[in-house]
Amino acid sequence: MLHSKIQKIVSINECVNIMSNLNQTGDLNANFQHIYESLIFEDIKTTSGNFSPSLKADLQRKIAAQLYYSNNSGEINEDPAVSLTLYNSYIHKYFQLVDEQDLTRGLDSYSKGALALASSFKNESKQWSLKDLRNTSIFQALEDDLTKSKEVMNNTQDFEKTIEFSVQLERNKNENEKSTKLQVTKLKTCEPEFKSNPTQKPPIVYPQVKISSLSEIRAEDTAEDTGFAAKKYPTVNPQIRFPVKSEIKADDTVKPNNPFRTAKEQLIVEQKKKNAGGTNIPASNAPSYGCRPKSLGQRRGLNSPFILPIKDTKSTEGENNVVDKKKTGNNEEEKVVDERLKNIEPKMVELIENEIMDNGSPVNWDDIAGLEFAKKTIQEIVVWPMLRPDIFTGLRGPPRGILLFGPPGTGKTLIGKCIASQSRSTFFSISASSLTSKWIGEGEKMVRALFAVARVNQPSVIFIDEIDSLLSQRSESEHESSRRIKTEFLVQLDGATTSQEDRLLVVGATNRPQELDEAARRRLVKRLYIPLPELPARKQIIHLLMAEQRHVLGEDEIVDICNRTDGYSCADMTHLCKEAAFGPIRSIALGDIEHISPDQVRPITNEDFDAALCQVRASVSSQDLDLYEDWNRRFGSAPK
Ligand SMILES: Nc1ncnc2c1ncn2[C@@H]1O[C@H](COP(=O)(O)OP(=O)(O)OP(=O)(O)O)[C@@H](O)[C@H]1O
Ligand SMILES: [Mg+2]
Repeated sequence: MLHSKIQKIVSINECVNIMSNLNQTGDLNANFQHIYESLIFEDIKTTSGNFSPSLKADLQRKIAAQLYYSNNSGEINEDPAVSLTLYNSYIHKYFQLVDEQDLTRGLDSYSKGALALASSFKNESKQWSLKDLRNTSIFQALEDDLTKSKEVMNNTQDFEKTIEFSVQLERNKNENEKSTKLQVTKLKTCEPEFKSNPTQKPPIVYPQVKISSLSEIRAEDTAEDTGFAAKKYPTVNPQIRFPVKSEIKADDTVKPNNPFRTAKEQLIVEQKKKNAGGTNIPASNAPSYGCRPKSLGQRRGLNSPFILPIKDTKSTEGENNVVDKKKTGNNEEEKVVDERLKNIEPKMVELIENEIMDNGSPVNWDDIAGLEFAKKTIQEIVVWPMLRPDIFTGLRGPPRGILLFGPPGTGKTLIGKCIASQSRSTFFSISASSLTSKWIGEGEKMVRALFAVARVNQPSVIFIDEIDSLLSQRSESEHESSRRIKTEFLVQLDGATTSQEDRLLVVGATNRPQELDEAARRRLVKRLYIPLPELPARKQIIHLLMAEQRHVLGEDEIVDICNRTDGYSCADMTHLCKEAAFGPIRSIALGDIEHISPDQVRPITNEDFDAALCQVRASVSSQDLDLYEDWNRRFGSAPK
């Protein structure tokens, strides 16, 4: 009667049937009585449909865990086969919920929640072991549960309550049918009460979790291997060892018309579906990571020899080169990899090679007005050593780093362009953003790649404009990735990884020298002040720019303009000349501009400069200038 009643109320499944039968025959001991209680209780909840799939899965898992625990700790005194059936039934239900694809009914084994336990190992191809899982927070939480549960069980008072509770049930069992029926009804309301003491609450029983039963343990793992089960449960009977998840074969669990699939099976099905749809690219046809685009060859630097699109392996096959031969079908593909680039990602090498400056109009030293000292020093450091490396050795060895600093618009970048076209070296023009933004979080690898590629293509000049943004002072608050970039840069700059023979020069330019990290400052040995242009330099700029234009400016007028432009930077001077050059255009009537020939445009006059001077002002303030001069006095390489 009890059996049929329970079935009617909660549509109970096979395992609860077995449990109720055991209960009737008095074969359940005290703790198992409690499990039985919770089984019915949980079953009511799970079948009622009011609970989320994750909660249901959690409950199933807890029940299975409790069964496993009770069985292993010798608390069940009935036939082990019965426990095994129960355990299997619950673990099956649990996996069913986890693997269910319909998200309204199950968790879907690919969902975040289901994979939470393994999430920290998702990138590891090796089989997960219990040892790995122990470190996860979920595992620790479960272990805490187990400890609490043990504490409750060891607490005599609580334990007695549990027994009292069980006794109560025993008595019910021997009483008439009505009493038993009443008890089941009360369980349904989730508030079991006790006839003897209605105010007494049932003891708190935490889920008793035996972790090893639910974790992914390799089939060959024994209790001794994991050291867990054997230590805590010395009474484990090897005859009734429950199968762990990895041991449950698909054939054992999948019955015909049963929608249940294990995660592995599900994955295979998904894979097959994808293949059938033709959406996936076969691995052999997939574009390989870091493969390079075809090139028609290039020229690095103005005077450097043309580089063939396919490397001549006979001439380049030196001791540094490793020839990597790959057979692809009938074509034999030869790939030459420099040993120094072996550990660098090909994609990064490609990106860096794209930064090699080999275009733009060439700049001559004569195009740079003034700055005689800086120009001479750079020629000494950059150009001559590149031309005669045999003379510039030892003490005469060129410095590895130079810094060009000064107010904005004074020609620092222009000097960089001039070095690019005048020195016969591979010129890398790198901005801080190209080192950081393209490979977020991989900046230091980019720095390493940069120096490696530069070393391979030496003699090389690495020009870093606005170097302050890359090597600003390190602070506590800065981001970890930018700190790593800086450190890597400093290491590379220091030459710790470069040999004395390497012909590698780093040229940094900044208009904020005071923001540079002191370690970077030390490594940029030559610090050249690029000041505002003096009168002769300003004159030179006007001459340079006016040379291409028709003008009627006399020498006195040019000097007069120069006198009136004290404090102007070279960029301001260029701007001024451009503004003045627009004077003749502005004087043309609006309707004539379409038809007028270039010869009919009047020449630039002094009045145009007068008008332009009203428009263009000096962009550098005297306070800023004081800062540069002060920094130059303290750290600059210019003669005092
Ligand atoms: N010494 C110079 N001789 C001739 N023209 C110059 C000189 N310096 C600068 N100019 C002109 O000013 C423009 C800007 O100069 P440049 O970009 O080199 O300045 P910068 O010092 O790098 O400034 P910033 O610190 O703002 O980057 C150049 O394109 C050029 O036309
Ligand atoms: Mg610049």
